[in-house]
Amino acid sequence: MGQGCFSALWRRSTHPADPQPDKIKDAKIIFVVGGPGSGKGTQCEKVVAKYGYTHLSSGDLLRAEVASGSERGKQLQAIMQKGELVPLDTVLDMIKDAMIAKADVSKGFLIDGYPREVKQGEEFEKKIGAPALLLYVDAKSETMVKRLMKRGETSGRADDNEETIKKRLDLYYKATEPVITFYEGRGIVRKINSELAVDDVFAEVSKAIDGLK
Ligand SMILES: Nc1ccn([C@@H]2O[C@H](COP(=O)(O)OP(=O)(O)OP(=O)(O)O)[C@@H](O)[C@H]2O)c(=O)n1
Ligand SMILES: Nc1nc2c(ncn2[C@@H]2O[C@H](COP(=O)(O)OP(=O)(O)O)[C@@H](O)[C@H]2O)c(=O)[nH]1
Ligand SMILES: [Mg+2]
Repeated sequence: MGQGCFSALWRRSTHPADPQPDKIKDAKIIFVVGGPGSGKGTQCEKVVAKYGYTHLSSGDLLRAEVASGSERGKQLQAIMQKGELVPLDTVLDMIKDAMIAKADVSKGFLIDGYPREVKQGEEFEKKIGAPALLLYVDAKSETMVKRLMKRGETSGRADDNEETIKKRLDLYYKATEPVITFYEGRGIVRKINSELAVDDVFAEVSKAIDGLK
């Protein structure tokens, strides 16, 4: 028995009132991976409207914690403002709690902006389950920078500025692209050309999701 199984049993026996992760064991999971500003959030919204999936953006979950003004939120804000990755367990616990909360009503989950590094994917699979599909939302770095600078005019996001964008891109190429290679080995990656108009990108996304059944 692996350590993950043991800790699940341990949780069950010591915290009987906890919501159980069993509820999400058989859920359909889609990882949505791509650089900052590639259009992940835009496409996820359209998937929610068409397919009734639940959209969980790891960045949005973290920003909600920051907005709450909690002590933990303040620590997260400092990390995110620098374009660095927050500790793995923090993000994973947030995603897991959000999945459990929606398990009864969800047709499936879009996990947007996660995993950011191979280790995050491995831990997700240990604690939650395996993805059925990885949507790789691909745009050129010039395109991403342009979109983020534009988004920064209205987003109010502390990390949508030139200096942090550069750091986020560097980290994406260094830490996140290997995630795509990792899952390519399993044959679940669908590469989506996100240089097109939003609806044309969505046509590609739809094809990938329709191919799941
Ligand atoms: N799994 C994750 C997701 C997000 N973050 C932190 O949250 C910030 C913002 O995340 P996100 O909204 O996903 O940002 P990007 O993908 O860079 O941008 P976008 O909203 O454009 O997708 C990241 O830079 C990082 O500091 C993290 O550490 N780990
Ligand atoms: N032209 C064009 N712009 C897009 C497309 N997708 C997203 N955008 C814009 O690019 C910016 C970043 O998109 P967002 O969905 O927030 O990307 P994310 O960072 O990957 O979640 C937003 O301002 C979008 O309006 C697309 O397919 N084409
Ligand atoms: Mg986003």
